[in-house]
Amino acid sequence: MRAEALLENIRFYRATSQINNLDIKGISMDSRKTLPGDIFICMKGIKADGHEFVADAVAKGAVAIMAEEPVAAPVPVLYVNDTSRALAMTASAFYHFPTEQLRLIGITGTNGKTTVSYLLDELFTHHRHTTGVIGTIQVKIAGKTTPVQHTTPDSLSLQRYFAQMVEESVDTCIMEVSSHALDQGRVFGCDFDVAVFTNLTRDHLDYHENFEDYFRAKSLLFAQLGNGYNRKGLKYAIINKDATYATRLIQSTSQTLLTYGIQEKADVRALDIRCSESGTSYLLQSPAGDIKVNSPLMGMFSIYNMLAAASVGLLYGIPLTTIKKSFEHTSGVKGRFEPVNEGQPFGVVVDYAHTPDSLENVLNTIRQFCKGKVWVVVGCGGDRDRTKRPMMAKVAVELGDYAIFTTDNPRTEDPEDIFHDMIEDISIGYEWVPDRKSAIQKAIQGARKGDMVLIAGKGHETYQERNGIRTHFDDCEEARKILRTIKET
Ligand SMILES: CC(=O)N[C@H]1[C@@H](OP(=O)(O)OP(=O)(O)OC[C@H]2O[C@@H](n3ccc(=O)[nH]c3=O)[C@H](O)[C@@H]2O)O[C@H](CO)[C@@H](O)[C@@H]1O[C@H](C)C(=O)N[C@@H](C)C(=O)N[C@H](CCC(=O)O)C(=O)O
Ligand SMILES: Nc1ncnc2c1ncn2[C@@H]1O[C@H](COP(=O)(O)OP(=O)(O)OP(=O)(O)O)[C@@H](O)[C@H]1O
Ligand SMILES: N[C@H](CCC[C@H](N)C(=O)O)C(=O)O
Ligand SMILES: [Mg+2]
Repeated sequence: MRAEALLENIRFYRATSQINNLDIKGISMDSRKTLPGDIFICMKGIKADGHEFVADAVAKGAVAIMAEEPVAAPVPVLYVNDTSRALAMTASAFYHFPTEQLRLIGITGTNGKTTVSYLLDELFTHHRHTTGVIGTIQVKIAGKTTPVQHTTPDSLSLQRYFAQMVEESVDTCIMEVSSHALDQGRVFGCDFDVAVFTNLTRDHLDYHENFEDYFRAKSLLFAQLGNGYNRKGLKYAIINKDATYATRLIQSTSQTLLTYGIQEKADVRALDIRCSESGTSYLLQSPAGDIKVNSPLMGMFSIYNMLAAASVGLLYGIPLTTIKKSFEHTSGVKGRFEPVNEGQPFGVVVDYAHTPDSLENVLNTIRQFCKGKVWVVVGCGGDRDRTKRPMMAKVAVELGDYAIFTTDNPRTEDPEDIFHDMIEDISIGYEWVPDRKSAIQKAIQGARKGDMVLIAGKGHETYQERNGIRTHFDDCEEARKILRTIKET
């Protein structure tokens, strides 16, 4: 691609030499992966600074450099004020602005992003759309899946996925937008049509300076929507009115607004709520009319997720009857309140709760119908927010009858240190079984008729990560194996 075309949306830059006829074959943000003909864009990271790898990139064949700090290079250098944003815009141009050809729905918030994405995936599919999904579990393009490392990929990979979606005739892309991604400008080149805010509770205070900064990052998604509309039509902000910070977000949002909620008076609301061990039922009240929903999804938090998905569906004219049908026949999301059943006389549930709020929600849900004891197997991830560790442990001990603390993904931390952070505010009601398999075994072997075992924190994950090495580990698989051995003996 000619350099001018690539730089179409970056109006202000200073080039060290003439670039008009320069042919750029690709974009690289990592000198280790640079190919001949690439433009290398220097990104300032947390561990490293891309500006230090210019020589490496040139040695690999980079024909131009984009930087925000002075660098020495034998090829043209383009100086911009912010390489993250410039990378996002360049990547979008390189792939011919794919999000202009997609209906793009971005979901942000501490909890519920993945769940709402898959509810929307099912809903739009029922309504005969071809969908794409980008998020924590995988990237899914017209039914074909690709594994991922991040909830929201870097801007270069992201634009490539969008381009694949356009190629596969996807019309609706649903994506999770993490606060890291917003803060690092990974989604800057995206033309969102709808932004959804699920909630804001404790997480990621290792990365964000404080809660205010975490909120600021989340609110960028709404700032980026712009106000009014473009050629794709109206832009919408969908906000959970019951969530902390909802009022501030509503006040600072200039797009057309649709709110949902249960406690507060919202546009899309659930009334006459009933939660049982077989799911939830409620009256879905909306500007398009009211309809009764009986869903297999468990707990109040699932109703919030359905309200978010219903709100998006309604914006695009999906009939209430289709929304009802979709929620009533949902297959649920992998690792989210996923039952493991081998005919045992007690319940086993695997859930991705890895924040204090999600653990509290899931345990409150279990408490509502469990007639026996509630066993909780949980740990906290390493190299992540330490402030949530004692909070999660406290929730486990207070809402469970017996907590077995274990290893999650220790990453580069010592599991014993993580455990000590967890038990900071508690002294009884738990046991420490560092090996996750043994912890699951202990809970399952201890459970009696009518009890419930919650295995929390890892949900769909199929690995445990220690010091950069991932080994296979799957909570559902382990629980199933143990249940089968019990059955045979
Ligand atoms: C905190 C964070 O987000 N870090 C991300 C960030 O890493 P970094 O800033 O440390 O990058 P770096 O390693 O310092 O490198 C800086 C630049 O130099 C380049 N470089 C580096 C070395 C070299 O030899 N040559 C070279 O060119 C790198 O390619 C990069 O462009 O940029 C990297 C490249 O894109 C990411 O892989 C990395 O994600 C790390 C692995 C990560 O764990 N991120 C998590 C926390 C995250 O983003 N999570 C959110 C979801 C959380 C949630 O929803 O709960 C997510 O969206 O997944
Ligand atoms: N609306 C909600 N409110 C609070 N907790 C929720 C909600 N939805 C799901 N949860 C809980 O949070 C866990 C994670 O849900 P989900 O994966 O949908 O969230 P996420 O926002 O995508 O998380 P992540 O940031 O890790 O990608 C679930 O397993 C459940 O325990
Ligand atoms: N997206 C989250 C997932 C946490 C899941 C938990 N199992 C852990 O590893 O801490 C993060 O990267 O912080
Ligand atoms: Mg997610």
